[in-house]
Amino acid sequence: MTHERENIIEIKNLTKSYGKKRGVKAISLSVRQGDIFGFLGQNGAGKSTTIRSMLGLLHYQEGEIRILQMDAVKNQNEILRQVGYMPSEAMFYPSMKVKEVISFAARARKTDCSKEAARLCEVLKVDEEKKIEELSLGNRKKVSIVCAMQHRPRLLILDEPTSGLDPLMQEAFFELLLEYNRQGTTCFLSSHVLSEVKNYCRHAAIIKEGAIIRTDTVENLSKSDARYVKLTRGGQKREFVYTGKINALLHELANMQVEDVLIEEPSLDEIFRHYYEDKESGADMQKEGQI
Ligand SMILES: Nc1ncnc2c1ncn2[C@@H]1O[C@H](COP(=O)(O)OP(=O)(O)OP(=O)(O)O)[C@@H](O)[C@H]1O
Repeated sequence: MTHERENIIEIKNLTKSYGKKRGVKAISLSVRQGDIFGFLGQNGAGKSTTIRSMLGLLHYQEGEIRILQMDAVKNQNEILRQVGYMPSEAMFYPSMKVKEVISFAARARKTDCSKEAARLCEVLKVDEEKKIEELSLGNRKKVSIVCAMQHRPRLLILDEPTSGLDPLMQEAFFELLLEYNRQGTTCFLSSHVLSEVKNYCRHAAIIKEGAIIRTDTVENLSKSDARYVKLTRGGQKREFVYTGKINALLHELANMQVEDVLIEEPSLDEIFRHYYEDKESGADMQKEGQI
């Protein structure tokens, strides 16, 4: 008998607007136990709105959200106790010491996490004796990571965890994330940085203007029928992504005076840009008969 891995996150038809302003509309997604799931979107796409709804921190108009098999609204306290959550902006009382903030967060979980907290502070080079107001934005983010991870949660929900961290700290953060994941923690992280989703996530959803436009494995998202074409014609070099039938492309090229041509698979960056491209302004996207 095969055991289907359970859904640790289940969102059905989430709609949240801020008065007349769009937040998110009819968002549905699910995340399986043990996954590292990337939630990818540009600024203002609706990532934080979705995440804050998942944790019952926002009142949403429509939809149903289940986290760890619990209802996000009815069981908010229990969910917040079990989940490791890192908000996009690390807000703490400025006059508190780092160690006070960390132990305050641990007490809210009713767990002694002092050993793990000390290890995390060492790995992330967090000075526990400093006051929050003395810390840079990046160092405040690191405190926020310790608060989210110290109780070794079953589920980590991280809103743009790496923004503001230097590259070495980003690497240290992802090493910790992978380590927890190997021990069974499911990870959900939002990002507008494609490379980190590509490098560390197994599944991803792309959100644009409040709606999910694709959800798939990162491997499948990277596959595309589109081709990246580099062309030299009349001494002029051109590069574009071609989205038509490959036979039609070859036919068009055969009828041209072409000095050189290279046709290859586009990178995930180019595919991502393609999803975000305004169709009318897609100057470097070419279809059949347009070369
Ligand atoms: N409190 C609010 N009042 C009014 N509109 C809001 C509020 N919070 C978010 N919005 C709007 O909802 C939309 C989604 O915002 P959200 O913060 O969820 O995006 P995001 O993907 O997290 O962006 P970023 O990467 O910039 O953090 C945006 O158009 C934003 O202006």
